[in-house]
Amino acid sequence: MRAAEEKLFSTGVDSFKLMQQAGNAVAEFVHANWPEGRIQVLCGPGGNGGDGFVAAAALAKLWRDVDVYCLVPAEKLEGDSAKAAAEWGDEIKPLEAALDAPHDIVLDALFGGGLSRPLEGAAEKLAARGGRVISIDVPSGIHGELAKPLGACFRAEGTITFAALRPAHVLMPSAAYCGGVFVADIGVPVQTSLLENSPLLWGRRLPQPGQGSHKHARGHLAVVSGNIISTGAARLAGRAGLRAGAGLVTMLSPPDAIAVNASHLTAVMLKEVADAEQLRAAIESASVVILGPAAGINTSTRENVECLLSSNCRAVLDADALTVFSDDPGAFFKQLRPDDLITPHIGEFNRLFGDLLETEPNKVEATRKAAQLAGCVVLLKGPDTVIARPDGPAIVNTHATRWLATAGSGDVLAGIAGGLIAQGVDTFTAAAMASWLHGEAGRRIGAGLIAEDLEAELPDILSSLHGEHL
Ligand SMILES: NC(=O)C1=CN([C@@H]2O[C@H](COP(=O)(O)OP(=O)(O)OC[C@H]3O[C@@H](n4cnc5c(N)ncnc54)[C@H](OP(=O)(O)O)[C@@H]3O)[C@@H](O)[C@H]2O)[C@@H](O)CC1
Ligand SMILES: Nc1ncnc2c1ncn2[C@@H]1O[C@H](COP(=O)(O)OP(=O)(O)O)[C@@H](O)[C@H]1O
Ligand SMILES: [K+]
Repeated sequence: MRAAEEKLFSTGVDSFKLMQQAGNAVAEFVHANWPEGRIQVLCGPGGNGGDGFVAAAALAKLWRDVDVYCLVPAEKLEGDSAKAAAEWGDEIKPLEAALDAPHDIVLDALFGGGLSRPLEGAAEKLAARGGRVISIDVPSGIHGELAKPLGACFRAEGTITFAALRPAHVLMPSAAYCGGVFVADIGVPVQTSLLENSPLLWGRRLPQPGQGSHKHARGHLAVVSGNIISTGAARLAGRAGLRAGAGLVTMLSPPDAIAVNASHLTAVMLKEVADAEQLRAAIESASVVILGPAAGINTSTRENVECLLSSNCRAVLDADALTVFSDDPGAFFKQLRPDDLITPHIGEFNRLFGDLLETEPNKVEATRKAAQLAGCVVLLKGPDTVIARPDGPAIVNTHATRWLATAGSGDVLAGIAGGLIAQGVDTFTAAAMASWLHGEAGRRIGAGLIAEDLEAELPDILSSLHGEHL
């Protein structure tokens, strides 16, 4: 957002006008969603405070009961913020006075994108006070780019930001402090490459069979099974792939696990595959292959991945298929193609990409960089799942639940993604669809969730999405 603003200012756009638009949008947001109560507006020394003064003036015009406090004396304010304080034109009390003053709602306009150090003094005490807070841009105390609090931090019921979402609004831990986030258009022509996952992004592209369709027209997904004692993960993925709509799913099983798989599979077909050579022949009729869940960290998994990446099938690689390349990620990256998907959790991510999560400012940037390095779509799992394409666009999925933190849940996610890719959905979109569907399934189940439960939620979820978009 900063870059877009700077570009705009250099072409002569009036920055005070932008602040007025921002402050007025804040007043509308507050009045519409918190229509009653006495409002304490806490202003900082910079642009965030400026938005606060404009909002206070606009709220007063709406007959709202408003008290304004500022971290610095009004005469110390400069530039647009000084003009905004003049627009308020009424009493500005010192920030400390807010601590004991009667109020119902707090409008937090202390710091936004310019926070440079932890809150201290009255600001720190106000952050710790709690209560009903609405924040402008980000809750004060959150570092916008690092997407985390620097120390004490306001916890908002709602946050209004401008032009586009930023990582702090969707990544953990900062997202948990933002409450509901509203993005106001203030005329800054932002071409954002960060989106929050929602069916609004892809609902109309969710695949469904036409009236005259048949199973072969709905895509063929293959899943590679682990050995005799590690077959469950691949079955979770395979069944989820069928639920997601793939017309055919074939389990490719090592000889020692054939009997186990055969005794557990019904609609999913089964084929014996002893080595990479046989894998090549077995995946000829498939359009996408899932490889990695409980595959084993051994040379045979590595050979299978290399075989898959030299075939015409798209690859969804998870778990062991990633870990087998820990000693030489570069060799792996050379083989990956833009339409392949890798789905690491943080541990697997670190094994492939080293300290990117520490060196990049936040998880979105780290995942973007990873996608660029790997040359494929990367889905980094967690409470906030980030999906990035090698050319930059990123989607963050916050639609999930902590009950998904259970063994095998990631295998189901890979299965849903594979099932969607098999039906012709592009990999990046399929990854976004899959993480939302997976999150929704988890939310519907909640406490007591085990990975086996997830796929059974999909028919209802998919039906309601199709119903909405028919
Ligand atoms: N640009 C535009 O036109 C638009 C911008 N918009 C709005 O402007 C906001 C960005 O404004 P901004 O850049 O002035 O930063 P902001 O967060 O207000 O504060 C920086 C000031 O705080 C100070 N400071 C920092 N940390 C501190 C601490 N812990 N304790 C004490 N002081 C501390 C810091 O001092 P310094 O670090 O320099 O010592 C500096 O003086 C943005 O979030 C949005 O709300 C909208 O109106 C849309 C149009
Ligand atoms: N606290 C959490 N909140 C929301 N989703 C979570 C949380 N913890 C894990 N998940 C999700 O659960 C899945 C776990 O996947 P993974 O770690 O690969 O498990 P497994 O390897 O056992 O299948 C991922 O999709 C992840 O995003
Ligand atoms: K703020």
